[in-house]
Amino acid sequence: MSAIIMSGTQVAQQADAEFQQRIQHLKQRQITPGLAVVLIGDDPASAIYVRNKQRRAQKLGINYQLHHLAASVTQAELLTLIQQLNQDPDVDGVMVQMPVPPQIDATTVMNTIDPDKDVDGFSVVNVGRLWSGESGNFPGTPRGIMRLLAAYQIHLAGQQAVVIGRSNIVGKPMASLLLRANATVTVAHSKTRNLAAIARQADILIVAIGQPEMITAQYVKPGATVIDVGMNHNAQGKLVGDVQFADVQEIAGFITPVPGGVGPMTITGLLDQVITLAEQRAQRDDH
Ligand SMILES: Nc1nc(=O)c2c([nH]1)NC[C@@H]1CN(c3ccc(C(=O)N[C@@H](CCC(=O)O)C(=O)O)cc3)C=[N+]21
Repeated sequence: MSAIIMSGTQVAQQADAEFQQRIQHLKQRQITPGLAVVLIGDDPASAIYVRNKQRRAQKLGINYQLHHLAASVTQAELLTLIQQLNQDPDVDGVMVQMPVPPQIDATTVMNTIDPDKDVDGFSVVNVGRLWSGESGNFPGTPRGIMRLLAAYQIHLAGQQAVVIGRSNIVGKPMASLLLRANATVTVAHSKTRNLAAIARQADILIVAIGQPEMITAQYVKPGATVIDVGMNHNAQGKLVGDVQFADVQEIAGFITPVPGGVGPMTITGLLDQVITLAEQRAQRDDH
């Protein structure tokens, strides 16, 4: 038996059709969703992600601004730009592409973005909102994964979910959203003992560890849903995930490919968040 492949590419396309309608409604009310992306330096991976975001955003008619700064930019210059974007009424969402160069303190940057424009949901205010069950801006990757799970009608309430990885941008917010959906959530990481045995308990296994093809069939319960957040280049320069796809797809019930799985859904999560912020602006304009 082999797994059903969860196509992020396809689900992202369906989401874009929904987004188009929401944007059309906004434009009837003279509002265009605005997204400002700040890219620092010339990291080639960041350039690819930013280009993908730009292509999708512009196709939907989102007002997309790219602020490409030199790798030598000072923290003060960056904070000044963020404050300008915070004040700009046409900008609904602001994000600074990670990673940032060493002279920049990422935490200060994330907490300088107005929490209600922080589309990435990386600021402490939005992290607090996420874990306390309030509404707010939440990170694109876990949001996109929740949409992908819903599209394939993966049942979450009462199910065992295991998240491998505890980063602030994927593992922790993923655990929180799964918990909010009433899953029973375990967060495992590089120091976890008996990782394979814990992973094998998962009905839903989310892998975000940054280790190329580490997760083999022995980590997976037959029939489980396996979500691969990894993006690594192997020795041959090929893009691979954290999951050994060929092996695991023999045993899993559902599995995401890399590329074409979580990557496009990350952008979907981000665009959904920007459009939601523009809808909130439209509501404020009504009052
Ligand atoms: N402030 C901030 N917010 C982010 O959301 C953020 C970030 N920084 N830094 C880096 C990560 C990574 N990320 C991806 C976006 C798109 C793809 C994507 O489009 N992937 C495609 C193609 C990948 C390729 O061809 O290399 C796919 O998986 O099919 C992947 C990864 C956003 N991130």
